[in-house]
Amino acid sequence: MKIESVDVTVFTYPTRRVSDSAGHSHPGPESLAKMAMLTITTDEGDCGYSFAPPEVVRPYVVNAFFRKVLVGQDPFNRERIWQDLVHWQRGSAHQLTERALSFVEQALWDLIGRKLKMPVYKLLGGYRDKVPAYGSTMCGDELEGGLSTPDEFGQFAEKLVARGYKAIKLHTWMPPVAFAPDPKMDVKACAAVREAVGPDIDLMLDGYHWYSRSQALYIGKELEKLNFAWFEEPMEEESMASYIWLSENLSIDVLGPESLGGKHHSRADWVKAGACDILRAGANGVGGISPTMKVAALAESFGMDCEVHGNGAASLAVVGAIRNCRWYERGLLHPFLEYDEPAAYLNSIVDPMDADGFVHLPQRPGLGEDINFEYIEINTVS
Ligand SMILES: O=C(O)[C@H](O)[C@@H](O)[C@@H](O)C(=O)NO
Ligand SMILES: [Mg+2]
Repeated sequence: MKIESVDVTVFTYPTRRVSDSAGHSHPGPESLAKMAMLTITTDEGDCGYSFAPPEVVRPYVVNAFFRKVLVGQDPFNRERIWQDLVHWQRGSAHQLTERALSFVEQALWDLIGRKLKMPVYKLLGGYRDKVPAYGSTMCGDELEGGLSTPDEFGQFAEKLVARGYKAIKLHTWMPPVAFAPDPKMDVKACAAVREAVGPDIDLMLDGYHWYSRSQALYIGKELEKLNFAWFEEPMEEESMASYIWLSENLSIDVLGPESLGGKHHSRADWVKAGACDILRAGANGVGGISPTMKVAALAESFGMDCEVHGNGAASLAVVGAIRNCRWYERGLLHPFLEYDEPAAYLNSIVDPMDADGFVHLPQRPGLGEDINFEYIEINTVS
């Protein structure tokens, strides 16, 4: 079997998620957005799919890298294809991004799973068929009744617990919010949530990513008093020395790196240097499902957890495949948005959660996305 083509279909769909000037998503008026569906097809007619922002898998990336490396290859030679693409990254002038690499690798995994009529999480290891989820909030905002005050975070947290979540992660306020960044406001939101949900719900903070060491230390010490489970990305992750210092000065678990490049290589350095207590990796951030599994194995070798970054089919497949990840990150959530409502191009969401806070792994072959191909065809724009 050989890969015959790699194609991208761009289509429109309605959304009520808007991005702010820092790239963080918030609720907003309904608008028409564009999504790309990446399709890998073999000479036997098998297909694998993934969804990506159109600019990430734009024609230049598909022609200069994806087609050049994949066409003519056996799709089961996934690791060899991935390694070949990684070698192209160095000379790509940063045009072949980790996210682009991730999306084509996810489509390969989807193709393999569909061919074998197996869910990808079982091909990866099949550790469990359901995983506990934490509710991961959107970043704070200035929307009345949204996430604009500590009390509104507390009220939303109560609703999340009533929905079944046994853990909640706050993303607090960041610029362009007028008063952000504000360590004291972050702590007030965390205190309001702890007050609202009581002592038995795990709580985590993922706040402004560029605090100073002293600001991060202040917040971390306050989180210890509130018995938070982990403290995430409070400083620039390019400064591993800052995280070594913070981890040495806090008892709360420091988790990372999330947004740092370097795949499993940089994460090995963080472990060796003692820069974190819990490792982090997500398919989109480290170039795919396979490198995320490599980070999870690295963490396990050092007796550490690897908390997988982000929601979606690829993250869920990894969380279902491994033991050393406590939670599936379900989000991002907001009082004004209904997370359980599928996007127009999907018939159902990939991560339904029961009343006890468990997400059940999809049993459909491949990554498990329930794709509405008819909707995509009708709304295709290129
Ligand atoms: O920083 C962001 O863009 C968001 O916070 C996003 O990465 C979110 O998924 C996150 O940080 N999760 O941990
Ligand atoms: Mg994060």
